[in-house]
Amino acid sequence: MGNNYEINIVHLYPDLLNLYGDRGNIACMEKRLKWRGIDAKVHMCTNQDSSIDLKAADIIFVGGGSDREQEIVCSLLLEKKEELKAYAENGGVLVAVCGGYQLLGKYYKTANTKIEGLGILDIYTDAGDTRLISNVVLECEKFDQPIVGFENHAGRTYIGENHTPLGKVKFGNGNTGDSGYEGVIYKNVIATYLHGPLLPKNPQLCDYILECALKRKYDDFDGLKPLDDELENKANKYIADKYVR
Ligand SMILES: NC(=O)CC[C@H](N)C(=O)O
Repeated sequence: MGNNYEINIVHLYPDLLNLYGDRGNIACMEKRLKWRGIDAKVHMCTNQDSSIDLKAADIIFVGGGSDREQEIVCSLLLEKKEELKAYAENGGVLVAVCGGYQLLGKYYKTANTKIEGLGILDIYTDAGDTRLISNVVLECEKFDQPIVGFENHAGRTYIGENHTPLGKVKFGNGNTGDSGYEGVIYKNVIATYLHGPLLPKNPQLCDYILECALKRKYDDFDGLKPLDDELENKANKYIADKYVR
């Protein structure tokens, strides 16, 4: 199954935004590539790094966190605002969970302050007076399996008309608690409130993200081969052993 495909995954600020084991999303993407003979290189960009090298990025991931950590990360990412916007506009694959999701918009208003966003998505997040905490089940027409995870956020995220929600809420709260929708897909940006970690729980969504990156990077890429059942079960056990404590 060997091939010379290689995917570079940039994990932004896992030292600050890694709520509820969101780093498990990186392990899942890495493994699901390697199990198909595709090399995955993970570059972690932490608060100690003086600069972020996005040029080689095929997938960028940013996880969730508390308001305080979000403020720190946003001030760091605003230095790269134009480059990140150009990356997303040019079809770069960007996966953002919860706090990371909120930072992609115009602003994130917390109970105490207003954090300027990266302006990558036509969304904004207002502070809620309660936290939206629930298991979540979404219906997404891209997949025949529901998308599942859990949410814990005070922010209420409002999305612009030219953005497609990730899914219709069948159980849980979603973007605002009453819109009936959750998350956003815009070009190859997939943003959601769902922790879990998200991708090990939703292998079809993970493979969709990997295919977006591979198709964008390699003209001759003709799709990911499905994993056999044994490997799919092994994938679930690997994540459970490594990340579910
Ligand atoms: N789970 C998170 O990442 C939380 C995001 C943000 N701090 C909020 O409360 O809405």
